[in-house]
Amino acid sequence: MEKVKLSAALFAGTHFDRKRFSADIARFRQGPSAPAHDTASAAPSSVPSSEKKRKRKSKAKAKKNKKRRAEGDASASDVVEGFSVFKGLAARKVGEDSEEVETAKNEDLEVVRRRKKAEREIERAAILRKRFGIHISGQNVPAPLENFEELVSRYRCDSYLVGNLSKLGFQEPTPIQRQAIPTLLSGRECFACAPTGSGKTLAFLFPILMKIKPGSKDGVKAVILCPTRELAAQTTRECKKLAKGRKFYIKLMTKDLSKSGNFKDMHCDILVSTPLRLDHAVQKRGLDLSRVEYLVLDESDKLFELGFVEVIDSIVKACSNPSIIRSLFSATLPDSIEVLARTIMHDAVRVIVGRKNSAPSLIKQKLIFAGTEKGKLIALRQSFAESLNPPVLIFVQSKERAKELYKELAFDDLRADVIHADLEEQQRQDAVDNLRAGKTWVLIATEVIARGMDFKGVNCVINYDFPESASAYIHRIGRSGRAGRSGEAITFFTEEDKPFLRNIANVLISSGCEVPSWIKALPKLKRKKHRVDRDPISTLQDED
Ligand SMILES: Nc1ncnc2c1ncn2[C@@H]1O[C@H](COP(=O)(O)OP(=O)(O)OP(=O)(O)O)[C@@H](O)[C@H]1O
Repeated sequence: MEKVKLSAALFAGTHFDRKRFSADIARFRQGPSAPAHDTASAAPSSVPSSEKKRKRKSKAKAKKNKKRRAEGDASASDVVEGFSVFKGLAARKVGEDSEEVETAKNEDLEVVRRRKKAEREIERAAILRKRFGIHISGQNVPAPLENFEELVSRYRCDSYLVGNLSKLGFQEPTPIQRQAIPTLLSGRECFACAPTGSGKTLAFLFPILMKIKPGSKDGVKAVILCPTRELAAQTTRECKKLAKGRKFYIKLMTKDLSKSGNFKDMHCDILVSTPLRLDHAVQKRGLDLSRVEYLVLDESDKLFELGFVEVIDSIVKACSNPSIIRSLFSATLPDSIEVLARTIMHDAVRVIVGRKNSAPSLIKQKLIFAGTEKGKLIALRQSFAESLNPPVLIFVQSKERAKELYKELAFDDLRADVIHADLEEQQRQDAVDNLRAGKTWVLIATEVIARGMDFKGVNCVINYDFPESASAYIHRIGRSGRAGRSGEAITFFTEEDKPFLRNIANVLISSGCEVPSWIKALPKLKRKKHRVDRDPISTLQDED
């Protein structure tokens, strides 16, 4: 019993398999040999003499003691033996335990190692984001790219695609590309807001080219929506350049295609379109968008403006693939539009580069008071006389005013051209191409080319007519100062424009440009849009 208690004490807290060691237990329970009978009680009954009796008695006692000692020794050795059995068991048990402890330790180490690695990656991502002014919100946002090579190592990108980047002279990803590309590649939907000219086009085209299979014959796999035809044409061209080396079917939705295309037989992987043309093709020509895997709304805030929103809604519904990945890109993202857009997005990551709704700091912005409409024309001629650094873009608020100003400048031998919505598609494209080719020095334009158009070399943008909103201002002046180049933006204002100056001045201030203190002191306007009825542009009548 004593020994069982000992074993209990020895193995307290450990499990002892009684079944497995039953033989050992039985042996242990048997204990020492049965106690010897009392030799004294077996003494002969005859009565010896007293001396003899005493001697016999002491001899028996000694014998008894010897026997007792022997019994005691036997019992002690049995305890030792029993103990050694348990010691063996304990040793075996401890051996198993230490193996388990070792395994547990290794597992723990692995967990710790993984946790430390994840922490290092989070830290690295945070450092990169801070360095490049990237702000994100959303759960489990993938780390930004350190370089384009990571597209191969992290995402197994085909080398032809990365090769095309270097052929195009793109050595490093821009901040929006660093964060938006991994986000889309991880299958996440995305709102992206980054300054004009910061490479948003590549940020949405690249994941599409990486993820969809070229040469698909079972329907459109990616749709890119742009607010204007010129931008759709430009995006198609950029997409083709980037896809060089693979047989992707990349199509621009032209007027003819939209009106009379045979979409059942059309091979198309990537379709670039304006909303109305695409919706027409879907509703009237049976274009099937149910297999679209990527839907991009470029210049998304413009696409969500009144007039487009219902068409966008209809296109979003037609792109019915449940695993579609939608993304929204723009240089401006008003909160109201973001709220509206979120209704169609699922678990979207929000990526903002720099300050939301701001202009690139490389553009030198100036506000010039021209007093009246006539004053503007004088100021324009004066600035051309002082220094004309072509190519120059001049924005006006309507096609009528574009025509009027063109008439004025045509006399000035400035190699001027004009672009507005009344021109034929080909005339519009020619106007853009001539500016790019350097054949035109000055292009007078309405809002049709204010968004997204990439004229790398535009040195100066002149807002002849005050822009109708801060967003319009940001997009117009963003035609210069692209891809890291510097640029200049001059904005004329008249008495009528003064109340709205403050909104534009805020953009100048946030880009670090000087603003006179009296403009800063103007009251804030709740109204976001400003459109003035202006006198016609003409000095000719005065001179007659
Ligand atoms: N990684 C890069 N390195 C150098 N240049 C680049 C890179 N990515 C894009 N570019 C170039 O930068 C210019 C501007 O790119 P893009 O037109 O995509 O700008 P954006 O951000 O869409 O501007 P916007 O808001 O006006 O539409 C283009 O000429 C493009 O070729």
